[in-house]
Amino acid sequence: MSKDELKIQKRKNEDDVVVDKKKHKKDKKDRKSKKDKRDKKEKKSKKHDETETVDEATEENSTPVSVNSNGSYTQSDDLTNVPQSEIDTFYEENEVTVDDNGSSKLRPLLSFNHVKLNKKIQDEISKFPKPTPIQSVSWPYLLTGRDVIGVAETGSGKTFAFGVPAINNLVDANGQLKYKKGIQVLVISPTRELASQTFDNLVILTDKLGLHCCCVYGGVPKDPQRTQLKVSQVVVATPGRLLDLLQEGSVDLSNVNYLVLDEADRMLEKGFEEDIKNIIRETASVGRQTLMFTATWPKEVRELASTFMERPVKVSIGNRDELTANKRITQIVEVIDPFKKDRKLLDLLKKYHSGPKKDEKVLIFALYKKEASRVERNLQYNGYQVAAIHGDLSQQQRTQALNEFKSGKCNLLLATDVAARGLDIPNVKTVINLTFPLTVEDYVHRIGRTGRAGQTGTAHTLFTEQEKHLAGGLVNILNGANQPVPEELKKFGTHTKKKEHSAYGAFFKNVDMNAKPKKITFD
Ligand SMILES: Nc1ncnc2c1ncn2[C@@H]1O[C@H](COP(=O)(O)OP(=O)(O)OP(=O)(O)O)[C@@H](O)[C@H]1O
Repeated sequence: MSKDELKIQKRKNEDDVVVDKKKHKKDKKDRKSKKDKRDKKEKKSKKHDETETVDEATEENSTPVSVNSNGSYTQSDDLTNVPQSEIDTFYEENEVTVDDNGSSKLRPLLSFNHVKLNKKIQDEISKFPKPTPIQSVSWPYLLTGRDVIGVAETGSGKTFAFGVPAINNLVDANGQLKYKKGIQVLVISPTRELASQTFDNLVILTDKLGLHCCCVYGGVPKDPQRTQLKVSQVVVATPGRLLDLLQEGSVDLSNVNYLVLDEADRMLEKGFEEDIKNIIRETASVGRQTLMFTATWPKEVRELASTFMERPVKVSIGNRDELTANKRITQIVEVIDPFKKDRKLLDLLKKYHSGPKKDEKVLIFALYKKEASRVERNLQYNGYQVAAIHGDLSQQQRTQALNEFKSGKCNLLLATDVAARGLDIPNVKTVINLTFPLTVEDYVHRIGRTGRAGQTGTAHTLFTEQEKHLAGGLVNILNGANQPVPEELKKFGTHTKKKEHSAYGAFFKNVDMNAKPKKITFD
């Protein structure tokens, strides 16, 4: 693009921003009036029910009562008796930050005995030695009924962090369903595979309590899903199929009062944003508890997130304001000529997937499905048995590939970013990034398929000049995890390029939405 063309393109984008500014203002106004209405309604309903009054307790040891109809949390005596020094050590060791929006600070649970959950849930979860830090810190808030943003590294137990309170809140002290009507918990996931995995985790808990959980995603017949939706209290769904079923009137979300956006930053990106708004509109607007969980929480999505939440508590484990990777993963980055990648991949497989390591699980990421298909053929030609997951395959093929990789029937998986987030595959020893992803956030999620639940792992990344605009971000991640930074990578410059906006591309800039639009003249 010539300099002049670039200027015109920039102006065009600024024009778009101006137009969008007006839309944004209108949206903001609509949201505000909706929020005011909601507040009024809420105040009214709170007057009617004294038990739902917020107790603005401010002391760390105080016992708050419920914030909305979901909550019923009382701090146990055991937890009250823990010396403050132990709590402080826990916060420090796990780099915990709690931004509680000016309300009560609740103590983290240092053991499963520090909280009284439904007995059957407690028994199930006690198979683990103790809560992970994100579970320790977020559960008291979630059991109280608060909106929570939970940000913690990949593989740190976020599914049960939002899942255990979700199911526990559904039943009373005797294990009886509190509210009889319809779907009350909705978890939205970006991919079919992740939705299915989350379902597998939650259904263990709902089965124990005699409740129903179902999973709704595309690429498979709708009829069984329609039937399941009629009897389920808990639903895990991908946005596309859920909207489809909403539009045809097969699902009623008006009783949903516990809503989770898993991989929340992904769900709030352009592309998903409209779907998410349309889904949330259908859920209970009064007293709904809204949760956002993720390992990466870029600034770009935070404002939008706040429009769906009421005074959320933000819980971060590790320094999550900066983009950081799981520190138990050894990260190796090699800068290479793009034409040498195929040869290099075969060398890497010799290193990580042959001899004594031939049964170790290796996950290879390509960027596009065409690339994935080509590399799959190339690996097969070279004698490797490889499973593949990408958008060109049928859902049945995708599910089969993932199952074979999980079970160890096939220990080599080639995937696009459809497998980058959330998938919890046991014992993945190595992640190879054959082509670098589009964002550094995706890099953190991809490599997070190894080193899960306290284990270690290796991520080997091939980086080419084509991705040099992401070099600065990658250097920061490597430095943040005390990993070596290759000299060739530094040569690309360490300045961090702003994340590209999905609509305005590299020309995106944060604009003051209240400033008057400038008149743009072309010379
Ligand atoms: N308290 C616990 N102690 C030990 N392991 C746990 C605990 N809770 C959950 N796990 C296990 O940790 C693994 C990772 O959990 P999970 O998939 O929820 O991670 P995540 O934080 O959601 O990761 P990602 O960011 O990649 O989505 C799972 O195998 C899960 O069973």
